Amino acid sequence: MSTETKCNPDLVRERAKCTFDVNELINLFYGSEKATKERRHFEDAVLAVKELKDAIPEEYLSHKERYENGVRKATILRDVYRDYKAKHNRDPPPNQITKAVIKDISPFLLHNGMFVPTIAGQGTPEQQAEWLPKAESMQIIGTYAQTELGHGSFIRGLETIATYDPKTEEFVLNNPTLTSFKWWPGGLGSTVNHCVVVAQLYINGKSHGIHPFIAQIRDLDTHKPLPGVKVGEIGPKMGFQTANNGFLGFDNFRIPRKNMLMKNAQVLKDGTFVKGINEKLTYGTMVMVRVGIVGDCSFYAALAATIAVRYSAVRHQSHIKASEPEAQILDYLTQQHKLFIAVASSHVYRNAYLWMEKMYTNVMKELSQDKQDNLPELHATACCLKAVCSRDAGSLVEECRLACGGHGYMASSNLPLTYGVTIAAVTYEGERTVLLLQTARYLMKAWMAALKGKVLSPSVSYLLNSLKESKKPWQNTPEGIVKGFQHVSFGKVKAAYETIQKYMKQGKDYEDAWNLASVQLVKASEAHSRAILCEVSWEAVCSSSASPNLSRVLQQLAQLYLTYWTLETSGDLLLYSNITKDDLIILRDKYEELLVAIRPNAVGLVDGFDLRDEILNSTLGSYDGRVYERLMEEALKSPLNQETVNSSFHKYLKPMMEKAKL
Ligand SMILES: CCCCC/C=C\C/C=C\C/C=C\C/C=C\C/C=C\C=C\C(=O)SCCNC(=O)CCNC(=O)[C@H](O)C(C)(C)COP(=O)(O)OP(=O)(O)OC[C@H]1O[C@@H](n2cnc3c(N)ncnc32)[C@H](O)[C@@H]1OP(=O)(O)O
Ligand SMILES: Cc1cc2nc3c(=O)[nH]c(=O)nc-3n(C[C@H](O)[C@H](O)[C@H](O)COP(=O)(O)OP(=O)(O)OC[C@H]3O[C@@H](n4cnc5c(N)ncnc54)[C@H](O)[C@@H]3O)c2cc1C
Repeated sequence: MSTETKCNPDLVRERAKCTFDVNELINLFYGSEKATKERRHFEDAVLAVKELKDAIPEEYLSHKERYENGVRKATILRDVYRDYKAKHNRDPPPNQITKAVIKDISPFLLHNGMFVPTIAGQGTPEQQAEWLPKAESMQIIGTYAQTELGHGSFIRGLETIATYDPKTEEFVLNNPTLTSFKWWPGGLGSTVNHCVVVAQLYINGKSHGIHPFIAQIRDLDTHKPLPGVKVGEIGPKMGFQTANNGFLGFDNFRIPRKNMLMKNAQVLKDGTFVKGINEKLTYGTMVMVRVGIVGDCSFYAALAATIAVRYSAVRHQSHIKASEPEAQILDYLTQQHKLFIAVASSHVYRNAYLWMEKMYTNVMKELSQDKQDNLPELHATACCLKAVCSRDAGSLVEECRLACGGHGYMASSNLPLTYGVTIAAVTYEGERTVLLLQTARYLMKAWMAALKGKVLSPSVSYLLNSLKESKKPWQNTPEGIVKGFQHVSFGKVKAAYETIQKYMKQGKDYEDAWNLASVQLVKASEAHSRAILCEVSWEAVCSSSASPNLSRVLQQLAQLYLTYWTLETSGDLLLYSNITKDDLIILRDKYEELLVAIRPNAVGLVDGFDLRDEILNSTLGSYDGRVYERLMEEALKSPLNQETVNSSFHKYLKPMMEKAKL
């Protein structure tokens, strides 16, 4: 109540207009009332720690200071996590409070996000028993060192070498060329003392492919690189400034045999290599993180949308009607077109993430019983959804930033940093095109199976249906639109397949034909992703337990997503489905109606993401809408405003002006 009274009056009015219960939305989005309570409780505990508050905005710190401050806060945050676990006997609930603390990316991201999961997923029970307790309690700090200067996408081409020496029962790690140096791993620069190193295994001169090894690279007391280790930081980037990405090279660096993570493949004492049941299981951590990235995309879209929608409710500029006061910019339909798709997409990604999480958990369970049948589907789906959601989320964040006009360009809006972080996911954990081509391999196989009338996995079974059924008349309903996207994917998969066949008939071998068809293959994967996103999100909304008031708004959002993409890809739909020009005109009108229908609930919808001011970290997006006051308060923190006259006046400006008089 007290917050409401201090609020910008536009936001108060917006909240009064909302037609659904915001708390119900929050609980639905995060799973339950209990989940909301626990998450908020944990966030409160973190924010109560005074030492986690920054004295001045991070942007004013040097690269080095920023990193050091990041490490300082990451260690305090780590204590809060540990204390919570000790008190409650469980991990803290899923939350985004790291964003409020570190602002950019934690130097421990790779420790928690990939080092620990790789030991858990790739280690034998003995290896897990040895490394996990130390890693989970932070007695050791690690990263995932796979990418090299010369190779990131094509990991079979990695050049780091692990040669087995049966005499000493050790592996000898070497980076024989500049291009073989590890390059990018987060935390490697100055933070970690261990890493999972992905290297080519050689035994008796024979290559056995790439495998993960644990290497201690720094002394635990002095933190100095161990002899034979060359390690450092790679320098400033577009974002990820506090992630502490680094480089690493080994020179005859020895690690014991037991340091090869051997859940999948083993090297016995005498140097016998025992192949795993599927060498691609070595790539398991990447699959898990790709699933997680879809969830991250939901968060970043929600964050940007919250900032831009609240700002647009507070900001007034120009007139819709000359006789009326200056309009809230949120009342311009063009603004709604820019912003509501970000709100809708956040829900779509969230539902897609929950759906993928289930698929992931099922496949992991099956793998533990040596069943691999559904691994290709998981890999293909995680690849394309990660690729499409990350690119779309990046574009949505940028659109939100642009929608805030000049103030969106201020660092204090937090939109530039958010864009840098979001867009990085297009590249890390598998570059977008490369991942879409992985999905395309799967789609081509599915297509060939469909042609033979075989049963297909659930996510591609629509290919078979589309092949069997003759195209039905277009229906301007959500279900009809979902079908339409499936027809587009069907059409593109078929066209890409036929293009490969065409080139092969012209005498090209399969690989060249593949390359010549690869633009189409990528588009087929994108269309497949869109079909999944539309189907999964529409089904989630239809089966949700929301009250009628909330359900109506969630259906509007899901329909907005479907209609937006129908209009964006109308050319494809005209080519591959039975949609007509008249249907498109009806949908264009429907889209505009949806924007108008969502408008009164816009602020309620972003309040429903429940991102507190500390997480938003934005002058434009805070709950109370004190936009102009905050912009001025933040500007006054500039070091240049801490003095009336800067020394550069006496050093440079005055002499220049005086010279000019002569
Ligand atoms: C419940 C789960 C969710 C929980 C979430 C929890 C945590 C995560 C949360 C949030 C995430 C956020 C942050 C996490 C932390 C870190 C992110 C920040 C930093 C980033 C780190 C990195 O970037 S690490 C490095 C990542 N690198 C890559 O991704 C490299 C990309 N390249 C590849 O993956 C491969 O080289 C390749 C797939 C492109 C090609 O591989 P290759 O061996 O050459 O394959 P082939 O072409 O010979 O064969 C392909 C066949 O192999 C099958 N296949 C390939 N990969 C897999 C796989 N992973 N699983 C199963 N099968 C695979 C493929 O299908 C082909 O099969 P066919 O031959 O039958 O067609
Ligand atoms: C912020 C950030 C954090 C990272 N953190 C880590 C980390 O912690 N650990 C780690 O090991 N790595 C990390 N990486 C590295 C990351 O995983 C790789 O950069 C990524 O996998 C892409 O590989 P690449 O850089 O080799 O791109 P490249 O493969 O060189 O891509 C360049 C271009 O070539 C194209 N291309 C490449 N291969 C093909 C192909 N087969 N067909 C068609 N086109 C192709 C791509 O589409 C792209 O357009 C990080 C990267 C970033 C940006």
